[in-house]
Amino acid sequence: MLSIKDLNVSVKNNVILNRLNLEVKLGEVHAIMGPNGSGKSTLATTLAGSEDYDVTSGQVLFKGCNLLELEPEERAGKGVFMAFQYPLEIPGVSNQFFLQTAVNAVRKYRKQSPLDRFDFADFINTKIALLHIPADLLTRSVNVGFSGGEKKSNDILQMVALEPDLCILDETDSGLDIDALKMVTHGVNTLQNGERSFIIVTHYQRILDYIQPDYVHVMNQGRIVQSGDFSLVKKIEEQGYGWLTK
Ligand SMILES: Nc1ncnc2c1ncn2[C@@H]1O[C@H](COP(=O)(O)OP(=O)(O)OP(=O)(O)O)[C@@H](O)[C@H]1O
Repeated sequence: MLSIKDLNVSVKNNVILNRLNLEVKLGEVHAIMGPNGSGKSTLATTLAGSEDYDVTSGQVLFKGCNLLELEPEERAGKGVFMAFQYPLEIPGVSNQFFLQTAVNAVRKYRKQSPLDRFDFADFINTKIALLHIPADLLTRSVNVGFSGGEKKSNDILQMVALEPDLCILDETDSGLDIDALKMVTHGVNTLQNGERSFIIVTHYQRILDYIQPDYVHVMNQGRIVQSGDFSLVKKIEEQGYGWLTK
């Protein structure tokens, strides 16, 4: 599904990702941990197609395609989704309109007919009910005035509505109370059907208590320095990163 080989990424000539390698197969959940500044968000946003980062060398194949050649919207159309560490506010654009536009853009890539206003309302209301999200978030401008937890919930609503093949969550669990965390993880788990894959960037074990990772990776200085199973999370919680970053 996703194959990253020797990926080098720079910002303003500073090397951030340094020969990073990662293989994610269909249906797998990969957790990515690592100290602050190790490059986790850079990896996530590079996969999503941010123009802030220069890919200087390496290869990223997604479902057999060269992902690096695609524009961000083409990546989304192909099934890549990223939930942001800091979800953006879009004043003046209603959340429902934004979601409908996003869903119909992806449906177009999938050669499905667009949902009209009424069909979309039915569709999104089933997702809202599934996630137990307050319906009034739909009528407000995208993320404007939303609490931190509501912004993250809104990202998960987008993800559940778009039904992507590769879901990348960049510290979606940060700043969530326990009920919001359960909502987020419930949203992720409703999408788990063996047909899509997940990359979960996190600092904490608690999200991984609800979403069982198949693999846990630790990044340091722009590359993966250790991979393992859930026991690696426990070791990090107990011992920190010092033993991996010396
Ligand atoms: N747009 C940018 N301009 C300049 N430097 C950047 C930019 N984006 C990332 N960096 C630098 O790249 C390094 C990695 O940042 P990144 O946000 O990927 O780390 P992270 O592992 O996600 O950190 P954290 O756990 O604190 O969120 C940092 O030193 C950061 O300052």
